[in-house]
Amino acid sequence: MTSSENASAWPDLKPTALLVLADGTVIEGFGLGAEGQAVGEVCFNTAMTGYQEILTDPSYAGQLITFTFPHIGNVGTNDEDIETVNMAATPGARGVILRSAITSPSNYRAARHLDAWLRARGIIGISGIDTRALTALIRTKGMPNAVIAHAKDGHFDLYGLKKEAREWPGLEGMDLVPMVTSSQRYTWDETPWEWSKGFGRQDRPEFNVVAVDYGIKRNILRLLAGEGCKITVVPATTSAEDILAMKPDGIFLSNGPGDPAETGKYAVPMIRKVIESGTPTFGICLGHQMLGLAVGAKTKKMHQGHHGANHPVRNEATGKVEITSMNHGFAVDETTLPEGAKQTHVSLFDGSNCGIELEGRPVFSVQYHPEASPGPRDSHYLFRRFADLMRENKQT
Ligand SMILES: NC(=O)CC[C@H](N)C(=O)O
Repeated sequence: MTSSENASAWPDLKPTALLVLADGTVIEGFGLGAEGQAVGEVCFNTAMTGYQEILTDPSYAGQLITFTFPHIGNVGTNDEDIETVNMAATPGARGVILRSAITSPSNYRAARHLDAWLRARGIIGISGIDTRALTALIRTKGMPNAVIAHAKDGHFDLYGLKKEAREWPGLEGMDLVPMVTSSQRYTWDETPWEWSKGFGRQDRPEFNVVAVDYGIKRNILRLLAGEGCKITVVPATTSAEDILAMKPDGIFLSNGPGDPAETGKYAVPMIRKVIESGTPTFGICLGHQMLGLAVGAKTKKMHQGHHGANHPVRNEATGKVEITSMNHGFAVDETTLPEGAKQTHVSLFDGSNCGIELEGRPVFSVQYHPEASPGPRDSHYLFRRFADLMRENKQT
């Protein structure tokens, strides 16, 4: 892929944005969203819907997303499809890379054009990119570090941009949780959205759950509330002693950005004590990876990662294939799972680990995002399973 190939499709238009890869490749395009520059790891996401949820998922901090689906922005944006809890302050993806310019939004829920919404959130975007070629490059070479620069006047410091892309240290070894975790405790009782009713409230909670916030998403909290939980969300560095002193019926370990081995330095000692206490525990994504580390397994960086809404995962207990939403660039190395940590789910794309359960303990986790998985709410059984474990544990 060369910049001339790309620019040749629009010979009369001056490029207003650049995508500069760490190997020095420069790809010209047209800026959208905020002006300025953003550095991060480029991953491709294959989801056909949900761009607003994806862009506001705190797990994407430190990443630039290229969507393989060409129609991004066509349903606009609204205030309901945001996943960060602190809507204004918490970063999600740093940048977005699109094939086509954003068309006028056409949807009854559209409140704002995606371009204006990106600008308001400080997200830098580039369109006019051959996203198929970029995806093919990621599939062969892995996820590159890169800078997206957007300047309306078309002036760029190419030397500086190449240097920044080359020198960015990369996600491996990076703890990004401090950027996204809540600094304070708060409670949550909003339940999932229902047709003609909107969001509800959990006013008769059966369980008290402590959710550790490594970059938690609203829809996870809603599904927990929908299963009868009153949730207290606590900052990522909260100690096991403080958590257990709250006498929770269950503990939830959230998704989040960055390298699990790095965040695990403070999270893993806490998770070990929580497991020892016998309290039912459920982890998603980063929470799953750190649970793996806590039982002695290792995590590894993936070549191209899994990012999309159509990832097939086999449930080892039933043999059924679940279609799941995923966004991860690290994985638990299944060959390092110790005895007593059973592999419950496996990716059908590459055989990587997608779920574990601890034998004899009410503890389980999954690599994918059940709250965002498509289809007839396939993966929501995991939230019910957590509720069942808490109910059983309360009775004994
Ligand atoms: N969605 C997540 O929680 C991502 C976990 C981790 N940051 C990864 O990229 O693998």
